[in-house]
Amino acid sequence: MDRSPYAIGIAGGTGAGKTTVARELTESVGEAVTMIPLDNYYEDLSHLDMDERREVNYDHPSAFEWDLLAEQLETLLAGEPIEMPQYDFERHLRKPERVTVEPSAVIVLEGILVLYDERITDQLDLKVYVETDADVRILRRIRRDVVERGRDLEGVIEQYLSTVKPMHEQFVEPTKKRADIIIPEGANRTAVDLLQEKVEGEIEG
Ligand SMILES: Nc1ncnc2c1ncn2[C@@H]1O[C@H](COP(=O)(O)OP(=O)(O)O)[C@@H](O)[C@H]1O
Ligand SMILES: Nc1ccn([C@@H]2O[C@H](COP(=O)(O)O)[C@@H](O)[C@H]2O)c(=O)n1
Repeated sequence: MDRSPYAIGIAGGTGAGKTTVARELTESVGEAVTMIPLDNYYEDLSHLDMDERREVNYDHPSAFEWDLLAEQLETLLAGEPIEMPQYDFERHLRKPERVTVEPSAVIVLEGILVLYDERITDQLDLKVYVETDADVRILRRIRRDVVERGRDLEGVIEQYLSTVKPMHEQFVEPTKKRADIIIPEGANRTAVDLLQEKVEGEIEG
């Protein structure tokens, strides 16, 4: 690789549409873009049993292994491959296997607190915050968590009120001021088109 990859961070509340924006970007530009979900860097909690893991606050910054993420992002930006951890939402567990991620022209890091830690933000070339109203986000989250993450309605509501909402207000939303671009309502066609143009420009050099 001739030059360092271009690193984009996409932050925002749960259900805001971060993954959707990141996926639309990566699908349009193909193999030149690598997606890194922050969720894969949840701390390894295999020493806790399932009941204990259910009680963890997954929206507090301390839930993530920032050292590993900062180190692996630096490695990718230096043009070296990484062994990225994988996450199992149904069991609240880091999976035993890792996947090899090769460096590419553009790296997209996506997750609720991607603009929280300076060791990460210092490495990002473009910082994006996806802003979507809380009522829309919780409705999207209920559907997604029940269909894709093995949760029930009562559990999603309880978790939202006890940790997700207060942590969003305390830690996630304040990171918006660090963003270069704020995208309203997630997969906003015009905003995604503009991001695609930017990414294609970076790939072509
Ligand atoms: N602009 C949108 N309009 C309608 N539904 C959307 C939009 N963006 C995302 N969704 C849906 O909302 C849910 C959560 O989106 P996702 O991108 O996973 O959010 P996040 O990664 O921010 O938690 C998904 O089921 C997705 O299909
Ligand atoms: N075991 C876990 C780990 C995380 N969560 C929730 O995931 C949300 C972040 O993912 P998004 O795709 O929604 O950005 C976060 O709000 C955590 O509450 C979980 O429920 N269980």
